[in-house]
Amino acid sequence: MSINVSGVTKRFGDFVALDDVSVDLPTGQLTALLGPSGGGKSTLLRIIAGLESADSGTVTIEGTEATHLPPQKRNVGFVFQHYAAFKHMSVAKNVAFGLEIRHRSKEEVKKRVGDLLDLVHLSQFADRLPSQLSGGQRQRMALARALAVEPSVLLLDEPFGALDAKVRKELRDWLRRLHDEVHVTSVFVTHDQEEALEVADEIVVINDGRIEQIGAPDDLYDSPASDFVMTFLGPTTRLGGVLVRPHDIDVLTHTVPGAVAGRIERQLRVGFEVRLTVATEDAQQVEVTVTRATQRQLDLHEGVEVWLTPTTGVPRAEIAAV
Ligand SMILES: Nc1ncnc2c1ncn2[C@@H]1O[C@H](COP(=O)(O)OP(=O)(O)OP(=O)(O)O)[C@@H](O)[C@H]1O
Repeated sequence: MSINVSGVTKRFGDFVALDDVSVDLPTGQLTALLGPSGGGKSTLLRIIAGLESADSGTVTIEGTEATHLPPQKRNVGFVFQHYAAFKHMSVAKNVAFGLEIRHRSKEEVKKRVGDLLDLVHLSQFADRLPSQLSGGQRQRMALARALAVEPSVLLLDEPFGALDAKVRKELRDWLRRLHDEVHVTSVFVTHDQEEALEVADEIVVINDGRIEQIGAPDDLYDSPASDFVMTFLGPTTRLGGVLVRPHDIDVLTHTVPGAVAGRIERQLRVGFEVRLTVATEDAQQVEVTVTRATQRQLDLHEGVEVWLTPTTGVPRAEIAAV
């Protein structure tokens, strides 16, 4: 195990930010810490980094007991949402910084910086100042700088959080590819479930200072351990007594045993899908997502009577009676 966190508790005054958290992160893996705002993701990352100390519990990095080691002795690289670059230094100098303060030879620094700038596709910007880069390019520079000193662990706190949706998406793909190339054990914090599902090998879902579930993206999506995980990983809707995903509902134009009858109240086309709001006989509004092909085939539109059943074998959670 590259990173082992065992029984970590962290309080800020009376507030418990992390409550007896234990997690093992294998070497070479890209792990997402995912959860809602205030759940404790950054606190856990900062404890792994040594930027915050735990009240109890231990952190081991690559077999070394690191609980009381300062950040600079942990051999970790960081990338934050707002990257503090040296403004007066070129991109190449920024990347070289960590190597130069470690007194590496000029040739070694030159070669390594060249390789890293190639890796993050910034070679043509080596002589620019950070202010002359776009937000996405600046985060790539931050990654190159963090990787320069060959950390055993790379920690990223919402690295793409400040960027617009399109650039975020590009950088996600890029981070995944970069990780496939360099295989450094990486942990990144995100509150964006799509980002976690798309990029991570494994996701740790954190809420209210506790781990809700740990698993591969598909496992979490297909077999959520709780209503919380199910709801957090994607939209859900209430159909009869169960919680299901809107695209996991079969829409029929005739009744079958167990189906819930309703009438389409509203339909909204969003790109390739059609979102239906169905008012059911038990006075619920059920959100259903169908493809345009299904909509056309069944001639679904406002006012049409339909019958709904959860698709066989899809994740669902029973809703407790109140
Ligand atoms: N230095 C601090 N002093 C007091 N409370 C803190 C401190 N740092 C964090 N907290 C509290 O601990 C809780 C967890 O914070 P943390 O930053 O870990 O959450 P998060 O899951 O990363 O959320 P976000 O996505 O909003 O960054 C929050 O309620 C926060 O207000």
